[in-house]
Amino acid sequence: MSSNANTIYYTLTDEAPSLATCSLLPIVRTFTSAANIDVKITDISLAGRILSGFPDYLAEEQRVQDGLAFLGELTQDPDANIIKLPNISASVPQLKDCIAELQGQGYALPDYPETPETDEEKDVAARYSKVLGSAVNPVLREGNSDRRAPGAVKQFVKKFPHSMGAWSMASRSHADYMRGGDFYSAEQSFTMAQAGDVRIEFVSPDGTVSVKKELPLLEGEVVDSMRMSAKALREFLEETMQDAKDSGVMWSLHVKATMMKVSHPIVFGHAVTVFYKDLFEKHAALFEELGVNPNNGLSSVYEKIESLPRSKREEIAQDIHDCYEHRPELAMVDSVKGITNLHVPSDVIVDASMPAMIRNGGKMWGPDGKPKDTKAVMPESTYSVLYQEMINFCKTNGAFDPTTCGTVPNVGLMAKKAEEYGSHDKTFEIEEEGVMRVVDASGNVLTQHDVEPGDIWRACQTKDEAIRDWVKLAVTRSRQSDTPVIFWLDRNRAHDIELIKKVNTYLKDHDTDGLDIRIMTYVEAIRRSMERMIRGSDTISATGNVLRDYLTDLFPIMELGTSAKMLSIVPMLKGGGMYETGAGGSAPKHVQQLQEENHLRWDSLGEFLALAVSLEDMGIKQDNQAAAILAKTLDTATGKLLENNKSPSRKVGELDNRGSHFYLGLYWAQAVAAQDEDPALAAKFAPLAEALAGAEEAIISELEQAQGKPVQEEGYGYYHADRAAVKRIMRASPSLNAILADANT
Ligand SMILES: NC(=O)C1=CN([C@@H]2O[C@H](COP(=O)(O)OP(=O)(O)OC[C@H]3O[C@@H](n4cnc5c(N)ncnc54)[C@H](OP(=O)(O)O)[C@@H]3O)[C@@H](O)[C@H]2O)C=CC1
Ligand SMILES: O=C(O)CCC(=O)C(=O)O
Ligand SMILES: [Mg+2]
Repeated sequence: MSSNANTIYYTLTDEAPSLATCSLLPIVRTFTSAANIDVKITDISLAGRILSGFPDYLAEEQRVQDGLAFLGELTQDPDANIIKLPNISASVPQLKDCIAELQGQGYALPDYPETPETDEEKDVAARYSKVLGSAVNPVLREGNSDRRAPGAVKQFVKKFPHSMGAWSMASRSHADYMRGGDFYSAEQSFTMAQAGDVRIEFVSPDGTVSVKKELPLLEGEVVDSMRMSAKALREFLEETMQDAKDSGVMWSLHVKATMMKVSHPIVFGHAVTVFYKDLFEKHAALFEELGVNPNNGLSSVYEKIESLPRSKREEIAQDIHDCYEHRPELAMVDSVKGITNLHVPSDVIVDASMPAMIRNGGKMWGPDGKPKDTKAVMPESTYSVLYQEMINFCKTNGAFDPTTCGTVPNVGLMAKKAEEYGSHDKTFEIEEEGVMRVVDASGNVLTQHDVEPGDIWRACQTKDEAIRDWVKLAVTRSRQSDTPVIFWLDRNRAHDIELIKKVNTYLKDHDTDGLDIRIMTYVEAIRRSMERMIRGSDTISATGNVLRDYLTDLFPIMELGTSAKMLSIVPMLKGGGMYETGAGGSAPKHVQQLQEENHLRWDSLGEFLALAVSLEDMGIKQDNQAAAILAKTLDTATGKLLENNKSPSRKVGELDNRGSHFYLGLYWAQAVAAQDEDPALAAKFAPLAEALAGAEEAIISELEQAQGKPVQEEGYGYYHADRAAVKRIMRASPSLNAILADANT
């Protein structure tokens, strides 16, 4: 047994989840201490990750532990028990904001070097690049993904369905994607027959070979390489803008610049320079001199022109305005503040943005604040086709009905930095014409692509061990839940052809008797899943990493209104467990509402569900009977919370996150007090149950009174908030605090 055996590592992240943690953890610890379980906080927030990367720039007392490195090591311990809340996967503008906030708090961090030249700048850039984008999940997810909607949650939705926007046959919304020149059309893939090294090389027209990267590969590892043509991409973007303008629909771009942190910001940058073509052409020399980077969105123009004289700034603002004259309307992130879809690359993230649009009857918000039909541009066709399929389905069948529809849980391949997760250091924006190729140690060419300047070339790796475990997890889930499983694999896609061979081989390792297991293309798979879903039947989707991400927002948002209500488990390859909370993100909009009206609508259901499985696992692995009881009673409490509709409301003045936590604590204490498996434990919690029930009115009233005014806490930072200030905000009921303090003495 390792020293971690009785510890749950609970992550401190960012934005709404970190606020919620401040209110929830004191309640949780009141319970776990009774089972001798220590709940330890590990800081993996964006600010924490930045600070831990620069100890040499900070005073002794400002230095912080590298929480991510610590947890990364912990994933290799069979006793690992981690509760992972969503964290910010930062775009460059977010990273810069966070650095500025920390500098303002007295941390002498270096500025983010956009074009590093000196050795020192290169070192700083390398350290910041470790924090950029999806930098946490690939490190911690040392296992594949199991995400589903528990029965109690589906029951809740049947009783309290969320609203769904109506779909009309006449809707003009659609997905648009490249018909050639994209990654899909150029993908090549191979499987290593035995372990060995390969090289990624660039060959220039005169035959000079430069090695871009050397990769040591394991036996059975699948390697893909692919190219997106910049020319084809720009032509495609131009066409979509023309088409949207001519047909009078709004234009929107949906990429995942955070998870695909190297390739998608480049795609985003092309969209910015095509949309604002006249602006970028007219001011090319000036923008170059100022260091405007379109990959960071139009916000980069606004940021860099700040140093210019007013007349020049006004001229540029007018030029931006003129661009709108002959372009389609742009979907807005905030129409009141004039923030468009092209402002920063992290505001519209495809996994959440496309489902939100489909749930909303295919509409996004226009510059006038009104919902409108939109052309949803997702250049890479590999995955975009499934959104078009769902849009067509909704046009024909109407919106999904949450009270009758089935569910589509997901088993996703992501362990060992599978697929796009591991692609960042193997993604290149091509500088000159030539050939990109992958060669083995004997010089055999395994894949090759002709490339032109600006093209994006990338390679992905997927380890055999991860694929084998994924197949096992899919079969296990199918058996345990008696649900058919579809492997979403496209027999026309190079990477998937390699995977299909492996799936067929590894399925033979398992007893699949009586199970319904199919392999289908994405379009076939989504159609079958949706047809079954509207008839109330469930279908497991077993998918690769990107589809995992996309589908675990897409289906939950239709079925449950939000992916926050999902149970999300990562059974680690080494035997430990990570329990993620929901499948959604860190909800920046919720923080804005808290700041403006002191109401936090974050739903911690994901945390409740994760904690229950974490405790259940602790009960089994460590033979901790009290933990097992806490797990069961927590499930009972969560069920009751859903039954009584004590989830946070969206409206100020009504129950919010803090009030919802109180009810969880009350119901949990009552459930522990009511069980008879462990009378001593029941007796221990009876007084707490009584005290909480007795103080219900006072606590709810105190929490209600805290709401309604803007939060004006001294030291309240966005990325690096003073924990004492957060505590004053999030623990706003003196009565509840007193009862918890009493229970813990
Ligand atoms: N696992 C992880 O660590 C993940 C991190 N992220 C990161 O989160 C950030 C924001 O991403 P974004 O794409 O805007 O997605 P979010 O999921 O944060 O936000 C989309 C919307 O989903 C709803 N939502 C999400 N979680 C909850 C919850 N617990 N309770 C109630 N509603 C919820 C909210 O809708 P409404 O406004 O209607 O209330 C919210 O505005 C980014 O930095 C992203 O990289 C994203 C996904 C996963
Ligand atoms: O790692 C990220 O950036 C986001 C991950 C995500 O959205 C998910 O796993 O659903
Ligand atoms: Mg996601």
